[in-house]
Amino acid sequence: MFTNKLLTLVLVVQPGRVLLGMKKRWFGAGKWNGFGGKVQPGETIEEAARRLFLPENCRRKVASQWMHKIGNITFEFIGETELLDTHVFRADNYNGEPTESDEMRPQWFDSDKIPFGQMWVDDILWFPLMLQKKFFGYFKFQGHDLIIDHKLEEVEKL
Ligand SMILES: CNc1cc(N2CCOCC2)nc(N)n1
Repeated sequence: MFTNKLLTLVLVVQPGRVLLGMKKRWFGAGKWNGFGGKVQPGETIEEAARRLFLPENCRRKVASQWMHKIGNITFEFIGETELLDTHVFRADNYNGEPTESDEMRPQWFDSDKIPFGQMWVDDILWFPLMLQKKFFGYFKFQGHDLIIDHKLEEVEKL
């Protein structure tokens, strides 16, 4: 009874700082988040993560192992039959200058000043795991601001 929508989320975590983007429209607008979106038919999850994070002009310059998978979070919203199957990557070697798009306004944040008050309420729960290991998460939302159930576990292998 549930359908699965494949999504990507890329975070750049460097010593002392994390790159986030302010989502300017559509789902999650007004929140800081990693960079990502929908996986298109015919592309792998990794290809989608690269396409959605790297601008066209620097995609070919960047080797594929440049980002690595660190998490998989499934989001369920009560009353909706589509699960958001979100694949989370870290791209720590990113050394570009992030540019604003019509989707996202990028900004670097000190690791100890992540704006969790302006992010999805699940982020404060899994961000700490992201810094250490790999993780599986499941969050059941009532609306967009209330988590009524969740599971979160660190794993050695995804
Ligand atoms: C519901 N809580 C969410 C959703 C989300 N998304 C970004 C990727 O695409 C699917 C939605 N990202 C975070 N951090 N938390």
